[in-house]
Order: sequence, then C-alpha cells, then structure tokens
Amino acid sequence: MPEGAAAQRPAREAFGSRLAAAMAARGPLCVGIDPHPGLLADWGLNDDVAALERFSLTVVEAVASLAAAVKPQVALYERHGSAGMAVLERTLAAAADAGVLSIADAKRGDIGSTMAAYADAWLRDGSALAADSVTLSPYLGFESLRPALDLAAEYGRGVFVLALTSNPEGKSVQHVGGADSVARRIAAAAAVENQRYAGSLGSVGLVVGATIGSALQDLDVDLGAVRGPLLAPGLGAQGATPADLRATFGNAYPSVLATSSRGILAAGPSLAGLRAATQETLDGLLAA
Ligand SMILES: O=c1ccn([C@@H]2O[C@H](COP(=O)(O)O)[C@@H](O)[C@H]2O)c(=O)[nH]1
Repeated sequence: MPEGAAAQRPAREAFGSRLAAAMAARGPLCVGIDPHPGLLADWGLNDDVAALERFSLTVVEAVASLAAAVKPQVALYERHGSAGMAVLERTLAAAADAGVLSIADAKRGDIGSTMAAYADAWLRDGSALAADSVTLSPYLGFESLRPALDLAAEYGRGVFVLALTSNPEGKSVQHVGGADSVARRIAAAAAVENQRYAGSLGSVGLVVGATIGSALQDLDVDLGAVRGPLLAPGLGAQGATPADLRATFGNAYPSVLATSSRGILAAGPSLAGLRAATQETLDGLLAA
C-alpha cells in the first residue's frame, strides 16, 4: 500500500462489530441470494443475465431492511460468465447502498501467494467485488488464509471459515482426528485470530451448519471460545428448523447468524411474499 494510503482510507468499524449491531437491531437472519435456474423459472424468468439481475436486485430490495445480511452465492453468478460476475458486482453495490451487510459466498482458499489475489478481489477497497465479508475454505491449511485474514482486519471486513459444513459429506474431512479433529483445530485457530478484535464479536467467523446434529459435543468444539459470528446454513430447504439451531448451538446461539436461501426465495417474486417469508423465518429464530 502506498505511504499515506491508510490515512486516506474511509473509516469503517470492524466487520464483527458491524454485524453484531445489525443482528441486535434486526435479528439473526441472513438471506441467501441463490439464483438457481429452477428458481428463475418459478419466478417466471429466463435463465439469462437480465433475469439474474432482476432476481438479485428484487431480493435486495425486499429484504434489505429486515435481514442482518445478504449472502449472494458466487457460483450462481459465475455460471453466467463475466456478465454474471458484473451482475454480482452490482448486487453487492445495491446491498451496500441499501444498508445491508453482504457475505460473498465464494469459499475461496489457495496457497498464500494466490490467496493474496483472492483477498484483493473480495476484501480490498476499490475492488468491484469487495463485499463486507467472504467465505473461505481452510483445507490448504488455516494459515494459508493469512492474506485474507490480514486484509479483512485492515479494511474492516470479515471472513467466514468453513468448519462444520451443512452437507453430510463434510464429515469425511472435518471430523477426522477424533479428539483433535480438523473442525476443532479450525475453531481454535479462529479463536486465536479473534484476539485482535475488541467487542463482543471478532471479524473471523465460522461456517457451522444447522444440520450437524451433535457434532459439537462429539468433537468437543467450543464455539463460545471462538468469539466470532457463526454463519449457519441449512435452515429451510436443507431441513433444519429454528429449534434444531437452538439445540445444536446451545450457549453459542447468540452468535449464530442463520442463513436461508431457497426457503425464502421460493416466496418470490413479489416483494410482499419475500418479506413475509423473511419475517416468518426471523420470528421463528427469535422465538427459539
Ligand atoms: O456448509 C455450507 C456452506 C454453505 N452453504 C451455502 O448456503 C446456501 C444454502 O442454500 P439453501 O437454499 O438455504 O439450502 C447455498 O448457497 C450453499 O452453497 C451451505 O448450504 N452449507
């Protein structure tokens, strides 16, 4: 970074603090923006770039004042090529303009030198793809994520590291190691990273599925010690309920940001339908 650039950088609170404030004000829900071809068809749209934009901007408009965050699924933009990625850029900009935090669900991870480029793309001011936070895959080693961890801290952005994913196949990697499991090590590494942050939530979150059942107890993973936000997919279309979330996360439930995509998106394309589904999901989470 050129000398003096830090002084010119716009002031931004740490992502963990911004997310904690959003969750306190609006509740613990992130709405996923997953423009699957089938959903586009259900909304009466074609599977093309114009429809991708209409779908994405409709979701942002509908939920921006209700949800703590929105989470565009990058793969569903990538499948439309460079024009799809341009729609993603405009979707992230629309979320920022509407005052809702964004989580780019990109699941990036690579050797450190390449990771620095991913960090630049998703976390550096001035990048058209910069989001408030990005999901990361730690399976090249947690420390390989260092460029993203450091850039996120520098720019007041955040990361969510895959720890215990919501899909059944995740166990074959994440549960390995018994008492010293891969998932436990990832949680421990995130806890260390969050020591650099003040406030109730650090900016290094974990992805922990709502569908993992008793894995936290089985693997002795202490999510409270992480002191970071816990992005929990699996609600709705994957079968988990708010009661499952409450039972699975126990004392860590206050740090959970539940995320639902198809379960809410199926209520579109009307703004009223999307808002009602979002509110119903939120009410369930708040009552749990
Ligand atoms: O463990 C994980 C990590 C990410 N996801 C993503 O979340 C959404 C879930 O969509 P639903 O329609 O609510 O099932 C999707 O983008 C996944 O890629 C996940 O499900 N599990």
